[in-house]
Amino acid sequence: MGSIARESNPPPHAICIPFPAQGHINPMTKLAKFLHYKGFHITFVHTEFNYRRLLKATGLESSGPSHPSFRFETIPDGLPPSDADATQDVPSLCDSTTKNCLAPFREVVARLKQNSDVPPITCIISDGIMSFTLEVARELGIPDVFFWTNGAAGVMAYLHYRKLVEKGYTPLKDLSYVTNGYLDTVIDWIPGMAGIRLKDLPSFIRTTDPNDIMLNFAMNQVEKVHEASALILNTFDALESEILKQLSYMVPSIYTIGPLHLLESQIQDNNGLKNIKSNLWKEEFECMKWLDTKEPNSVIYVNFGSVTVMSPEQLREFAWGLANSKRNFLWIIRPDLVMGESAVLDFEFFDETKNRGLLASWCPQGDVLSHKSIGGFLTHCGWNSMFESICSGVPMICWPFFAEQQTNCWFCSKKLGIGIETNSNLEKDEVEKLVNELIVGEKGKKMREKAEELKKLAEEAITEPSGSSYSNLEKLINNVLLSNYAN
Ligand SMILES: O=c1ccn([C@@H]2O[C@H](COP(=O)(O)OP(=O)(O)O[C@H]3O[C@H](CO)[C@@H](O)[C@H](O)[C@H]3O)[C@@H](O)[C@H]2O)c(=O)[nH]1
Repeated sequence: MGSIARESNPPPHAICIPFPAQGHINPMTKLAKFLHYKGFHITFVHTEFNYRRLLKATGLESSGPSHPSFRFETIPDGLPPSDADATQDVPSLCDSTTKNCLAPFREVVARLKQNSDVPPITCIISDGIMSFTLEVARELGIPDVFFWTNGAAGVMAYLHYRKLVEKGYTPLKDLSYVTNGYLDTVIDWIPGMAGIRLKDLPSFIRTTDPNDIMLNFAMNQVEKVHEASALILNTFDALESEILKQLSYMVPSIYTIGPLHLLESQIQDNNGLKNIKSNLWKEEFECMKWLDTKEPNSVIYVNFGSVTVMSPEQLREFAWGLANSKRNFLWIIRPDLVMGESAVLDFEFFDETKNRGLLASWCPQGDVLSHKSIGGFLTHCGWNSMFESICSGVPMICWPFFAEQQTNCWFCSKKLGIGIETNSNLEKDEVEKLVNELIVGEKGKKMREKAEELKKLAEEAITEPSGSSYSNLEKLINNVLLSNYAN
């Protein structure tokens, strides 16, 4: 795999701007690194809050990551200043980025235009929920490509939010509708998603407030995709073929380019990007050595991503479910995972699980999931986690928290058959049963075989030159990102 040959200098210049949260920054960074590898000059725009955390997590506080053709810029997120080392409140962030980020983004672009040290800007790659960038792209007369960091199922579901409102499914009449069986209603008119129930749709429909920030934010942002030059998804054709086919009737210019994390690993070492990282917490690598000591497929990996929070009671149910399962487990407990207090577990729990349980606060998840000792993943169903698991051939216990994680859970359990659906109030006996079913049960074995097949398809998708994602990336670069380059 090599750089696209260019006849002229200077190189094309892409501005990449993710939504300021871990699950968005990760895939955008991987894409940016790949484009850099292909010869692009990259300006990567973080919020000030996240950039500070990134430098702290990577130990680069004093120097910053430096690469002459992969540079960082920062903008304020519009929220009150904070030194917290924690995920920001999602509704506040969505509201604030929409209202406050256009002006500072425009200033960054104006500065870049005046800087003779950087090449002229060729294109913008913006998170799909940072659609204010469209205005700047129009002013510059360049393409603005949206990267939605959900799977196709999630995007398809959001694209039907307005219809759900118009048909009166949401807002709910009152909160009893969350528990009275109403959410079991099957919605039979979302293309490619036969059998989906209201409870499988992104969780923001579970509101009684017509002005709910997240309901309106999701509904309004997703429709902006029709104004973008193209839509990028971190998935691959064979995984979501039915939904992607239907999606292509609604959004004509879609480029499926995943799995980006596998593509990133193909980039040769010598392009000097080793300091360009995306983790907002410090990774703890010790767990890899611990995994080396465990039998193949014997460990359940438990991680709830970067946004999920739970009550101390829920934490204890998971803890005792894992302890009572008698299986090996690696459990990542983020410092801000538990609501209102730091995580507290009983002495008896540690006593019961010593030698077979390891706790850490953040790990190199890609490496963990591809370790041969991992037999299953108890996940909150964030798209990155789920996709990384699929691509590593690891079956899942699905405990969705919010957003389109409910849809991902449905897709994984009902469509792919490699996940076990659970309810939100999981108790310890159920956790124990599910862990055993997944790690040593017949069901787990069958799901692992299916997941292995998907892993192979994922690898094929990024194989040069004919893999679907690989060739889509080439097309994306040539037909869209460079469409303004020669002018
Ligand atoms: O110890 C850890 C935990 C997580 N990760 C990485 O962090 C990312 C987490 O992303 P994801 O699994 O998608 O979860 P969230 O952080 O919850 O992601 C948000 O963004 C996703 C992409 O839009 C959505 O699918 C989710 O619903 C939304 O909550 C993944 O790349 C993980 O590999 C690590 O590297 N180490």
